[in-house]
Amino acid sequence: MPIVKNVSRAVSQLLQSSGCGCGISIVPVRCIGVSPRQVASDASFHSVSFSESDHPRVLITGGLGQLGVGLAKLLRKRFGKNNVILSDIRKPADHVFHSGPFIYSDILDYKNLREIVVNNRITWLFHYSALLSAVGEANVPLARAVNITGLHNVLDIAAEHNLRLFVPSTIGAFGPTSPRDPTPDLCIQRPRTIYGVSKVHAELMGEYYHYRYGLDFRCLRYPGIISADSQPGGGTTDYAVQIFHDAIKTGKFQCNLKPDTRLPMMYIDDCLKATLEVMEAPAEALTMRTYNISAMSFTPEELAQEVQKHVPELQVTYNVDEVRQAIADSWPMNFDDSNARRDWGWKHDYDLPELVSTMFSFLGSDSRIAQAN
Ligand SMILES: NC(=O)C1=CN([C@@H]2O[C@H](COP(=O)(O)OP(=O)(O)OC[C@H]3O[C@@H](n4cnc5c(N)ncnc54)[C@H](O)[C@@H]3O)[C@@H](O)[C@H]2O)C=CC1
Ligand SMILES: CC(=O)[C@H](N)C(=O)O
Repeated sequence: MPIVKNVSRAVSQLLQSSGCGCGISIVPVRCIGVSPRQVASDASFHSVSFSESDHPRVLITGGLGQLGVGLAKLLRKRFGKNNVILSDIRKPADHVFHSGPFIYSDILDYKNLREIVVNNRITWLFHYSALLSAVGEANVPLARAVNITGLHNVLDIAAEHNLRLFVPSTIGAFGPTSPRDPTPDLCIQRPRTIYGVSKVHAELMGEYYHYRYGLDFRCLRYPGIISADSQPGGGTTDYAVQIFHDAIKTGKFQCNLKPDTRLPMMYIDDCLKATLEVMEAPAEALTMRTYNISAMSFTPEELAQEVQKHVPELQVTYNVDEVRQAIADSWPMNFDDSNARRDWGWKHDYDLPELVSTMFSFLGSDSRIAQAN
């Protein structure tokens, strides 16, 4: 990145010579209640960095959604229970509350978020808070606030306190003018949802903070994630989780996407494994800061056929939700993740048959059949 480095150096020299009162640091620091601005910062104020401690001290925002509890479990196994703090604005279930540190944190409350980072000497932040694609379209002002203003808060705090920051992006960061089969890392991104727009913004802002302020920003574009023990939060790919629950409970599933709608999908264990791997990858291995990751792609019809191998009596009908269908029709069908595979050795473990059998072994496919007999 010689051009970018030269630009950063030039901006740095300009700030130093302009007498603008910015001091020598170009780390963005906010005064509470005042607009973001450039002020001097003293590196000795920063939290202990990862290299100075045995383990990172981790904060997960929006941690009570589909992915956060599983991520906390994985990270606690690796870094110790008390080094990983889950946070959200919702009340945690008893088993989550008792499984490790939990704290209330609204990412729109900048001061509170900053206090949490400082008081707990956080070094790694996983920013999971978001409104997903379908719920985002139902409440655009809230999605804009949480997904964009919330990200700004997180970026400033991460840059100020020298954090390693992970922000997930999504297949939803692409749109109808992107190549869809396959979709490479670098191509046209003109999504048509507030969710997608906010995620492209997150990718660009994170990369900008990386080149401009040296923020250690890392980002993966997740496919639709499928999990057994956590519910999806209102996305377009949610059908691929619901089908398992309905197959077991009622033997009937009504799909809200057309049978031939092909989307990239991934089992949660692969998603969380990739997240930890990219965070642990040496900086010099990362030729980019935002990577596609991929495992499989399927249509509702193909998923239903695989599910019927376990629950042969499953009946599937289609009642298309126009909003979700329009979103799905603008998203990638297949994801090209060759850069992730080359740079930091990404490799998925679950294809469709393993995904389906693993879901049923978690959910207990025999229970419905046993009840019926
Ligand atoms: N689950 C999936 O299929 C995919 C998820 N992702 C991304 O991964 C991340 C996590 O996804 P999920 O767990 O599925 O999302 P989710 O919708 O299940 O959970 C999001 C969480 O954010 C919290 N939240 C909302 N407003 C908040 C606020 N003001 N302050 C703090 N927390 C707030 C919610 O209470 C919720 O627990 C998101 O950024 C999402 O965009 C990306 C692609 C696919
Ligand atoms: C793929 C995603 O980002 C999410 N599951 C959604 O459908 O909105």
